[in-house]
Amino acid sequence: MSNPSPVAVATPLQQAPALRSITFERGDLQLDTGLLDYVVRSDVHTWIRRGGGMVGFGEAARFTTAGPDRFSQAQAWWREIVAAADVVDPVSQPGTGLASFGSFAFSKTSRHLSRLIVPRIIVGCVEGRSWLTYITDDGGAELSASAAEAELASYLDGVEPERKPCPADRLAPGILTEEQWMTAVSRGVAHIRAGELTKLVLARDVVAELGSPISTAQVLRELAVRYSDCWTYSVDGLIGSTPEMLIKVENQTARARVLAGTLDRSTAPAGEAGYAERVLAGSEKQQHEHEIAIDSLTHQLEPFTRTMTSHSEPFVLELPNVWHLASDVSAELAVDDDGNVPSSLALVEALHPTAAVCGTPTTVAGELIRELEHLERGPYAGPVGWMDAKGNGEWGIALRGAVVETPTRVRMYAGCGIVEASQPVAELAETWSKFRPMIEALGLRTPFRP
Ligand SMILES: C=C(O[C@H]1C=CC=C(C(=O)O)[C@@H]1O)C(=O)O
Repeated sequence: MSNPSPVAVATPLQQAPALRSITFERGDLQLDTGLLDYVVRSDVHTWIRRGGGMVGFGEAARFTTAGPDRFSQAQAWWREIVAAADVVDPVSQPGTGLASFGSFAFSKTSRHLSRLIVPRIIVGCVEGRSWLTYITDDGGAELSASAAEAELASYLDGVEPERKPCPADRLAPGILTEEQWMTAVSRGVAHIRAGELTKLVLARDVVAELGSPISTAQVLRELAVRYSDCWTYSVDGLIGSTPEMLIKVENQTARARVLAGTLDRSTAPAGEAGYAERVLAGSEKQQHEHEIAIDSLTHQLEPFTRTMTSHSEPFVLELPNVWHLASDVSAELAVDDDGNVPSSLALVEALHPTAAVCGTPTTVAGELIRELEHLERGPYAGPVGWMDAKGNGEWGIALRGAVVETPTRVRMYAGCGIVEASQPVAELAETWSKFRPMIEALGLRTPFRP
């Protein structure tokens, strides 16, 4: 498996190979396991929610880049790939035909390589109906259902063994100690009080040092089962299960799920009805944090839309580890003079970074993140997802995840929206609640927090 953090240098546009692809309808998948039956190896690419989504194997083409133009360069490359491709897609629905998985660095100054990867095989599934896409750069390859099934079978051979927790497994501090990170939060609050910005998202890392090699596939399956309402992603060693949808484009409709405002479930009193409503939805501080995030998304999306709707009040989203204040946004995209709507990646470029992962105003928050975090976020909090040849796609924000740096070293990331009323100790505890999905999926225990 290649790791996602090689040193990045902005690359000239890499040559787009001429690809051929064919897509076949397939039978219904197992209702209870869905695509999880295909998550059997570490180098699998995934985008899974409630058993559906897409799983990719192998690599037919790859584009990597870094810097402020990473999104537009990736779009230009994808356009070339699509223009040169010979695509047979009788199924013709979002995700079928030629498609790529992608992950982008959070920051325009990051050395981390953003990437689009076109797999050789994609198994997709929406509402139980599945398809198989076979992609090749071999002009002479036989593009038949049996050749596609044989190619898929070759990837399903040699299932990765499961890993058991071992005594040597441990959690090590990241770049900053807890105390240093809380000092950074206090400094952030001081900048907010001074009126330089209204919201700042500060993140930190912790490292899982494993006594035996990770089974990435096992971790992904655990995340996908436990966090079935989230989107479980895996792209080149970036793994996790995000509850936040930056943008989903399906033909002319765009949707987003904006989150901001968090309440830990592990410290909630047992059986108190209405606790999350009272403590989370009833909190002025959390509502303020959420309002900033939803305003930033709708403001950036609005120029691309004909109509847009969102809840007038956020709802409480319940996940196994936390409750969030959440707002779903739905928009009809504006059609240009040629009859086209913007691609999902064009919208990603316009929307990223939202106030849910950066702050408001964006530029001030971005500078403070660099100054206070001391963290190379890499792909954490960047867009992760997939896109098809028509520009449909789903791009989540890479949260509640980790980078597999080596088979025994996994770096996890978590951040918090800081507003004027934020308290460093509470924010630190919140980061632990956000690390928990990964920590538990790795078979480790979250350190005790008061
Ligand atoms: C930055 C993260 O979460 C964001 C998304 C939802 C709620 C958030 C919050 O309440 O602070 C954060 O804005 C993270 O999980 O690392």
